[in-house]
Amino acid sequence: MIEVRDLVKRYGATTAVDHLSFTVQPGRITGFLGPNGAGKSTTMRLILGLDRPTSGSALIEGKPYRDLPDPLRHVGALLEARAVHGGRTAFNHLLYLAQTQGVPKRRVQQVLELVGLQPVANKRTKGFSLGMSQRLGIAAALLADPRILILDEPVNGLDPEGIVWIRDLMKALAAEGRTILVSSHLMNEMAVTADHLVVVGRGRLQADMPVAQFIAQFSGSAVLVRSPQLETLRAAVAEKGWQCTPSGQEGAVVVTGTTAPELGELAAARGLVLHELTPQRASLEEAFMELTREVGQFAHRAPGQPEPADAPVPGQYAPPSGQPDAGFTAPGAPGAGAGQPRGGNDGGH
Ligand SMILES: Nc1ncnc2c1ncn2[C@@H]1O[C@H](COP(=O)(O)OP(=O)(O)OP(=O)(O)O)[C@@H](O)[C@H]1O
Repeated sequence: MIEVRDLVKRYGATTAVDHLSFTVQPGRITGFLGPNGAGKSTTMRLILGLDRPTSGSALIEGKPYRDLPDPLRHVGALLEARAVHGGRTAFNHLLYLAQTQGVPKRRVQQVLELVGLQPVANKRTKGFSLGMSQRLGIAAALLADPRILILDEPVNGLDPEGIVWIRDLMKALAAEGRTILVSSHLMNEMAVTADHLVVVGRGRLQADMPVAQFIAQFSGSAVLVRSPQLETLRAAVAEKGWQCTPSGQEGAVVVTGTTAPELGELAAARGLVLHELTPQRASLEEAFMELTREVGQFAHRAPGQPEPADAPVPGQYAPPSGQPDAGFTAPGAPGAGAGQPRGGNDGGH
């Protein structure tokens, strides 16, 4: 278990983490969500003892990271996938890590197989795409078979197949009872990956709840409905006080303020024929943006401090820095060819 208690981190006038408290339970995937600059990476670094908190604490199995005996056997982390020695081969990079952690050499082969990098095991990592580097970073995180995994934007740079692969891998690891904290700025991706969500904005906690509850609370209030009796349906919807907005499709409107079951029941009660009734999941991403927009995109500055000149518009996402490695398919990778993402895949945008 990871426990973050009243955690604060200030960098000069910038408050990156602002009295943040949450716990990460074993046996499930906890998605750590927030727009760029929300404080996710800083929180992860604080949990991993790579930075000192201004105040508050971050505990792993009840202890600060630095007090854990043999910490790498407890916690595996992927922070900066590119932070590897480019002159080393993938195998040698992992072997070096294994030797420093007292991990047997055969485990290097095992994790290379697990992440599907065996065919390029003897290639220098400087030629690796971002997606291959992510796989190598995940292999390194898994090397000492830790019970806790902390992954910062692991889908960054992965192609759709790679995204499905990492999703399946995380689910399998959580099913083994491991504790998994995975950050993302993509709501739709987390909605299909995580069991539980911790949402931050400007370093502050915005939501801490099961994904199903988040979806029920923040989406589903819009429904696309298609009917050959659209005008009669519109009138019935107006009577209920729900709103009709154009759908951009002929014969269909988007109704807000209700759910698909309620709207279906209304149509049935009035004897109206429906050809389609679809909850609008896109509103989940919008709800997330709205939730985080309220507090702005940036860590807050002291009064009078200007925003950085190159800052993106608050409430909008800056795209992740990595490019999808469309060309790389890991032969034999677990989950390879497992089909299409189960909806909500943003492909890294
Ligand atoms: N070492 C540092 N020195 C100064 N400011 C920092 C430092 N690290 C982070 N920050 C600031 O703290 C805030 C939170 O950054 P952080 O990287 O933790 O956010 P994030 O949610 O991980 O964003 P992203 O998705 O872009 O990685 C940002 O305003 C960032 O500029």
